[in-house]
Amino acid sequence: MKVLHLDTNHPLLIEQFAELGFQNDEDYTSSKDDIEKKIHLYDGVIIRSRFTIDQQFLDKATNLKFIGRVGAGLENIDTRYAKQKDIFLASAPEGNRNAVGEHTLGMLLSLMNKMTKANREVKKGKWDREGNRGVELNGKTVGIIGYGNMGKAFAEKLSGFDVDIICYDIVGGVGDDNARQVGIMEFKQKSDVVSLHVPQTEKTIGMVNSGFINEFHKPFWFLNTARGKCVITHDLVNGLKSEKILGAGLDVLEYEKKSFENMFAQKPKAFKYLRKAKNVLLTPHVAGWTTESKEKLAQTIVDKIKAGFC
Ligand SMILES: NC(=O)c1ccc[n+]([C@@H]2O[C@H](COP(=O)([O-])OP(=O)(O)OC[C@H]3O[C@@H](n4cnc5c(N)ncnc54)[C@H](O)[C@@H]3O)[C@@H](O)[C@H]2O)c1
Ligand SMILES: O=C(O)[C@H](O)COP(=O)(O)O
Repeated sequence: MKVLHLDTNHPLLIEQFAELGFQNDEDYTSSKDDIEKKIHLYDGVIIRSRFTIDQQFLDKATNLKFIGRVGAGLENIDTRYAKQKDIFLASAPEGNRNAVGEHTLGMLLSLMNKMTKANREVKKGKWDREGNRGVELNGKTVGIIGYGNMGKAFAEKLSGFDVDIICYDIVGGVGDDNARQVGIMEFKQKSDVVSLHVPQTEKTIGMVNSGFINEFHKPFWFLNTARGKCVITHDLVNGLKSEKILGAGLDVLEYEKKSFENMFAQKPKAFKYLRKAKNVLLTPHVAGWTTESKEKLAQTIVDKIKAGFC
């Protein structure tokens, strides 16, 4: 049995696959075309979010029996077509849910307490206590959109705070002891904080737009650790300018990696605003990217493939 690794992961993944009797091949640089030329030789493929597994790829993967997605999001995989072809698919939200929960909470507390702004000022020699007066999370209503693995992980981290947690999800009956599921009207009426945890789908692309933002009854703090394309950056910036959005913590952006570098170089207006705004906190898609999650993600994939496939 041969498995092709298309992204680097914790070494335990390759070690444990070898112990299971797999031949491990690694290819982190070839083009998609070149990978497609040789994928018929493999029984399994291991990817992260970089590589796209679409219909064309799956048609060429004539011997493929499993896909290991070392991460949570399945946006880069045609899951329906893989299922049709009876290919076993393992993903690993269990591996990075805690990291995402902690990162999201960290961003929120940091924004509410103006920590990055204050840090920048103090290091420049400015001592401004009044300009850095914070706002407490205590007593606020935190709204979570998409109450799956990541949304629940964030709610768990919040459970020690005296906050009301509500969630909105397209699927009914997802509420639990930590968060009460509400309809979108109540969600927009009550939320002081809005945290996005939906996958990127046809329905969620651009879901955070001007109409959506303006329908909230109160100004709110906004967090996105889901996918950048779920937010229209230009509309988010308008929300920040009008102070409908009090601050934004963004781990994901509409443009990432190569296109992010282009955007950075060209400095389009909306992104320029995000870079300068003192109430905007940006991280480079690392919410689920911790030392611990690297290991847990790899272990989860080995365990699932062992249980479901070997
Ligand atoms: N920044 C990071 O490092 C990082 C890490 C892990 C996951 N993610 C992102 O988070 C996403 C969610 O991960 P998850 O494991 O929680 O997924 P999940 O499938 O467990 O949960 C997603 C939830 O969103 C709901 N949903 C889908 N469409 C919706 C819509 N239009 N409106 C409201 N709710 C909707 C689903 O019903 C589900 O309950 C991933 O797809 C990925 O994009 C990012
Ligand atoms: O979906 C995920 O698990 C995260 O977005 C991380 O994905 P990546 O590390 O594969 O880019």
